[in-house]
Amino acid sequence: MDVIVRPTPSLQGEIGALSSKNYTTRYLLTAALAEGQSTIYYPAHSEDSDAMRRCITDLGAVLEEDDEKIVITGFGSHPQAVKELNVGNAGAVLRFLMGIASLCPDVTFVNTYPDSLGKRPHDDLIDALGQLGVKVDHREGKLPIRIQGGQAKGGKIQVSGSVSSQYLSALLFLTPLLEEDSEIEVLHDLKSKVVIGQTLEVLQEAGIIIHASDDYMSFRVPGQQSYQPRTYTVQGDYPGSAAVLAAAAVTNSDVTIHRLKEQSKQGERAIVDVLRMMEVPLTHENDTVVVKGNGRLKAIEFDGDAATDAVLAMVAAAVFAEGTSRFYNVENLRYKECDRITDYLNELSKAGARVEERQAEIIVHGRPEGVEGGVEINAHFDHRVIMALTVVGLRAQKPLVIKDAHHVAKSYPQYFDHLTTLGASVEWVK
Ligand SMILES: O=C(O)C1=C[C@@H](OP(=O)(O)O)[C@@H](O)[C@H](O)C1
Ligand SMILES: C=C(OP(=O)(O)O)C(=O)O
Repeated sequence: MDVIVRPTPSLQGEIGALSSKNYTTRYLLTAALAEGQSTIYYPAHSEDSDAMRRCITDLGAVLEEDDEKIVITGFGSHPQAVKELNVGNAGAVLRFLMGIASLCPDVTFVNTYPDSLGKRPHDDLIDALGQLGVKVDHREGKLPIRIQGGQAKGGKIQVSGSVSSQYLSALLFLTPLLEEDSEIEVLHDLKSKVVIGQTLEVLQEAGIIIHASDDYMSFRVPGQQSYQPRTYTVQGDYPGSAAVLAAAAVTNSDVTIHRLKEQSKQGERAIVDVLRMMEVPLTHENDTVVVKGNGRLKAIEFDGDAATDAVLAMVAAAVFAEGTSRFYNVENLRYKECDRITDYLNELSKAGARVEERQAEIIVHGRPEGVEGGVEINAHFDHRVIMALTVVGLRAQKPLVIKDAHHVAKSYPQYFDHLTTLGASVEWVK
């Protein structure tokens, strides 16, 4: 399914933020790893969160869901033997479950998105699991991946953090369940470090003890712990909301988004500060962000690693700013659903934006006068490319057609409905 995005000068109205993807995947997992019943209020509904629902069910958890909550009876530290798991296109779900699969005799993660997740690397996690004695068969570090576990005991593990924080999160979910204590040392850099704060927060809520160094580069994890059944409430999602906020920033707007916690550990809440630095009129009080955009923005420089999943939305706003913006320290955007530097900038250029790439940087020469539009955009299987190009389309001179825009459902199935509620001219076409 494609979407036509037509020029829309103004946006107005109120929406509730979608539920956080990262907290939903984590709570589903910790509930499954607990013995007994956990309840999660307001879990996200999207392809990625559904992938976690499907896989924990296959591993033996029992799920009952209504409009408000999901009640999960977990399998504790004994997932049932399953031959295959299908994580769809969800990177975090795959990596977290590769860790948990170490408790299973023989599981194969199948490759259902060869052109997206099928191209992403998992070598650093495969190497770390190997140090625990887990046998992993793979295709040069990529899917399909077969894990023959059962023998991991804990001990010393080294893992690189230079490509993704998800490998470290996977080890933090697994090691508390092992017989012996573990010491995890992170090698090189740790990218998306703020996300580890979300993992540790959820583990603590689940009753798990982890001793972390202040810089998150080393961890001591006591073994033989058990996840406790809990009641969790999922907060609103900043990465998805970042695109709506960027849309409000580039138009004449009066847009309110509720359910965005000011004290959240989501790094992407930086979208609010970034738009403020760009001189977009906004307030953030009582978990509510109100943007009263006038279409005028100033260029900025920003360390994108602090807000990985909001960078594309920030770049889309910068396309219309006065001056040159620079988003640096973003190399790991290359290892996402697509290469979010080369592929994304190609699509932005087609739409008329003036952008330049470096290995780890995105440079945007702003065009306050607007961009031409009038072209077809390749979504590259990437929900965040789809959301960000929509922002650009709203302020283009001619409509943009975003091909295969249904992939937005990876994290934010109601994105175009929310934009329509705010008055955007967007239309699904076959
Ligand atoms: O742990 C998580 O839930 C995630 C970590 C981040 O990935 P990286 O650590 O690979 O940057 C983020 O981009 C992804 O959307 C979700
Ligand atoms: C990169 C993302 O997700 P994942 O790594 O979980 O596929 C994302 O949601 O932008």
